[in-house]
Amino acid sequence: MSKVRIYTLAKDLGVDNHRMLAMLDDLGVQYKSVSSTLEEDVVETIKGLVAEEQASGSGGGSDSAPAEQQAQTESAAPSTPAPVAVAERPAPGEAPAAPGMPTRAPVVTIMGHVDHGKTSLLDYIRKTKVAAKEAGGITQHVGAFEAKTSKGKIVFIDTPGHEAFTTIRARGANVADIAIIVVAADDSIMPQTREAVAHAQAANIPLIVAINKIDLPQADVERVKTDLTQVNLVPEDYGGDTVVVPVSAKTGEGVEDLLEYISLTAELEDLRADPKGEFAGVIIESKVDKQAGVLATVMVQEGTLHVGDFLVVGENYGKIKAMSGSDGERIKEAGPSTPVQVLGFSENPSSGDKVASAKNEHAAREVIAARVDKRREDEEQGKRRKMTLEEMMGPLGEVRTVNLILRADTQGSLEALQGILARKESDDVKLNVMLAGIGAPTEGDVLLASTAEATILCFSVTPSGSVKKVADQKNVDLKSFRIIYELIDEVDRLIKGNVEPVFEEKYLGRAEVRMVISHPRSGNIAGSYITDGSFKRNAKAKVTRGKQVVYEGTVVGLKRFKDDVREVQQGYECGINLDWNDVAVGDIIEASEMVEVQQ
Ligand SMILES: Nc1nc2c(ncn2[C@@H]2O[C@H](COP(=O)(O)OP(=O)(O)OP(=O)(O)O)[C@@H](O)[C@H]2O)c(=O)[nH]1
Repeated sequence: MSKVRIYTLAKDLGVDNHRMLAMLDDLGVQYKSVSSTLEEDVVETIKGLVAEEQASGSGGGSDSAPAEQQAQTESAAPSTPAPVAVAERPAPGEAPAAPGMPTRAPVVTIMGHVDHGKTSLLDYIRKTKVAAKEAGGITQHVGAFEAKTSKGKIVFIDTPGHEAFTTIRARGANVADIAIIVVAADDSIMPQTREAVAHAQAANIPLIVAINKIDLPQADVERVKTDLTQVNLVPEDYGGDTVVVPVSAKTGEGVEDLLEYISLTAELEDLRADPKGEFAGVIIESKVDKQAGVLATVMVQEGTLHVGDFLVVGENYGKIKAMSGSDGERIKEAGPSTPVQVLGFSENPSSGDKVASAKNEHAAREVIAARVDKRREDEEQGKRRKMTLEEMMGPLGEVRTVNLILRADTQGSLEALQGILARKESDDVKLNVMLAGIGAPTEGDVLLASTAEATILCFSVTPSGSVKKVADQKNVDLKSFRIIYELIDEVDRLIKGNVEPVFEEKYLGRAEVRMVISHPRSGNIAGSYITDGSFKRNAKAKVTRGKQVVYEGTVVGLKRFKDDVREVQQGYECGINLDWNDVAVGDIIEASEMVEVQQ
């Protein structure tokens, strides 16, 4: 008998996957995930245990989540009273699921390198898994669609790519539960594959790798699996815990397996939401239709949405005049994990905006008034308040993580940088390189940095003007370096506590102007005698005439006889060239420099 996968055994025995994993834990069997394989003797032991349980009539039977999920999502949402107030709830996944709450369908996003087949895969699933529309229904792009599989409903976000995904996250909403990373079997890991993996990891959601285009003669699935280890994704058959599914978006091969793995992952994630709870949702996308007005796609995350409900988004509200499912059919209500197109907003909301509901117009206006007050108060406080040390450094005694995104011109420089950074970690500070990519930083990097409070450090690559602008708008630190040690100094500063370096002025020396020499190119040079300390080129200079300071500037040049020098000590004569032409005999020049204060 060959080895058996855990979920296959669970299915054959009619046992829930969670229950199966608990049994394996009790037996002390090691496994990576529900798709790990089991030895024959373990399979026999489990079969014996299940038979005993069934004979004694104790639990362990199937309480199949997908069936429950199907029931919950396919039947019309339960009739609930209209939501009574607005409360900003944590997004699903942020709060622990209450036991007994119904399961909900997973929301999946597809990311990967350009042309690796994200859109084709979505198209294939849409074509084969979206139930035929009723007469009159119009299929249209609304930003998400529901696929019906033998394991229950799966919701796909229809706009592929990590930028779309992180744009939503950057607004504080988590909408996807699982990420599919598409890698073309003929191309393997590419720059945007790395980015996509970094984005999924930053969101802390499980990812499944779909190796696409396996129908091509040049497809090399094994090479992709080996290359995945470069991004720290070790496939299960290489001893890791990354689920990898070979597929073809062209022939459909493997797509059924992919859907099955999505359902399995969802089951293990134990995704739950209360259709009777307070409504919470997120805007997936919105557009203005010339005739209908604003059409917004809302993903219901908690509670149930009804036609006639008042919705509040940011500082705007609207009343739902009509609602349709992702297949274009008119619906009256929608429960958790349902994407719905809503007509009734007066302003165009943005992707990622959180949506709440209110029982009537008056309540909606009150909520908005409270939000406006809160925003003003925050703005005021932001102006007044200075960060405490604890806010900058994190609670004392805890390991602090410094999130970094590295961008460099070559793989060699990236590796050199990572090597140096690895040696900088200490017991108190962990350096987390979320993404190390070749080439200039992208807007996607800035979004990722803004959601993860990361600093983007560039070595020998220059960000474009538009990327710099987005970084400014989002308050993301984006710094470029040409000298590796300057970049390392910046990392040292971040390790010390994310504080900007503090400089203080240090006195260097004093000189007396004894003659003024006119120079054809440099202008008037102060022939001086250093009475105290020393003078350095590029030092700050303060010129005093009598009791009055007549000029403050820089020592742009220093000469001893005809030679340019860097420094002149006390007791010597020299020519001091200032960035000022009006120096006079008798003036006293004081030199100083800015030095970084060690904090
Ligand atoms: N042979 C083969 N071709 C595929 C497969 N999947 C996608 N393609 C082709 O690969 C090309 C790119 O596919 P897309 O689906 O547009 O790729 P994408 O990742 O969505 O690309 P962007 O949207 O540009 O990022 C198209 O010409 C597809 O027809 C596949 O499984 N097999």
